[in-house]
Amino acid sequence: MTDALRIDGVTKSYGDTPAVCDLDLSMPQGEILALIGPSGCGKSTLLRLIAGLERPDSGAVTVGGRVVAGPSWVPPEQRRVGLVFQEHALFPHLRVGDNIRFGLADRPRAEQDARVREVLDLVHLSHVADRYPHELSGGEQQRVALARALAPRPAVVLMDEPFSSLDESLRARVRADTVDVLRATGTTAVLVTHDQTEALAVGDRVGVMREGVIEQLGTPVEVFERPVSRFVASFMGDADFLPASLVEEGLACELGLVTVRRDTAQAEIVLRPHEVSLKLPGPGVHGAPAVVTHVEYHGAFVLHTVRLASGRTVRSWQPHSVRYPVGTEVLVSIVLGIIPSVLVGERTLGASPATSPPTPAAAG
Ligand SMILES: Nc1ncnc2c1ncn2[C@@H]1O[C@H](COP(=O)(O)OP(=O)(O)OP(=O)(O)O)[C@@H](O)[C@H]1O
Repeated sequence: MTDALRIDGVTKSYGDTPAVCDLDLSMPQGEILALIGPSGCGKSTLLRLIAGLERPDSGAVTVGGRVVAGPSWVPPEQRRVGLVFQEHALFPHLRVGDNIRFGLADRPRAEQDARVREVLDLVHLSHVADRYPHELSGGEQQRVALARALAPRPAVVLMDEPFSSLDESLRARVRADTVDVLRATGTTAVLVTHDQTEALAVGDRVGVMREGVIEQLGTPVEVFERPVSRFVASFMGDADFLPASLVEEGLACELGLVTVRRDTAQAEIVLRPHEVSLKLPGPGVHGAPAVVTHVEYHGAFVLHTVRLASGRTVRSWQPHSVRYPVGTEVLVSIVLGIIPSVLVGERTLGASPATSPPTPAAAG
């Protein structure tokens, strides 16, 4: 089947500022891609190149099997690309129904009416067709913006921080509704977000961008659990790094043996807070000694920061019932069964499973 979207070697600079650098991407029909990266890494520029709001310096963009930029140029309104931006950008002087009808102007009136009804139904807003945008809540406006983008049956929908103007409680709900609609219609979508949880929750794949390139493109599990680099590891969630060195059995860090790999002498271990276990000292309890230095209550979980004998710190999520006061002496280990990523320099080796039993210090 033809890819819904292909980007081949696209480059775009603004004067001397490179925004997108020789980027390749292909998306099968129906995929939702979450695009995330630090401010200024080129996310919006990439969307604008796909939408036709910018011209690439080189490379090609293909939407629904048709080359729209590169060797040929197709203007934005003819690209079969739907846009949903942060500010919902509904026309304030048009009723909801007419806002949606706007992109259907070239269709017969009866077809317009039917399609407006259909997409309003899809987002469960048939009852607001005659209202003006200011008579809707933020969440409703967002759903109308989605309905408007979907109405002309685009090959790809581009969403730039579509939920960021909604407050947190509404956001999760509107996000889930939006994903339901995209899935129900088999729509291919690129969603730009600043929110790592959102990227992991929404994307079939997540693209982590940095300085105009996609540094890692993979499933949410891949980018979170097998980051390719220090940058991805620290950008996609909290991560601590502990030096590791070669011992007889493999690579060991201050918390014990982490892998039997022997292909590097010096490395760092990537540890996420849910991979770090804390126990109070007692008979049969093993681990590296540490002292609690910081405690943050997050509701369901409590984030503990502990200082190891070396002076390095690691963080650990504990269930909400566990709150060790600052100054508590604890024993720290890697949660049993966890195989942390191993960094050599800036890149990840990809740790292989330990084949020998973990040392006591590595037991959870
Ligand atoms: N119209 C423009 N003129 C000049 N430079 C621009 C223009 N638009 C973007 N840039 C620059 O291009 C780079 C990429 O910007 P872009 O807006 O694509 O990043 P972004 O990842 O979307 O950032 P943010 O998350 O802050 O929205 C940045 O260095 C930015 O300053």
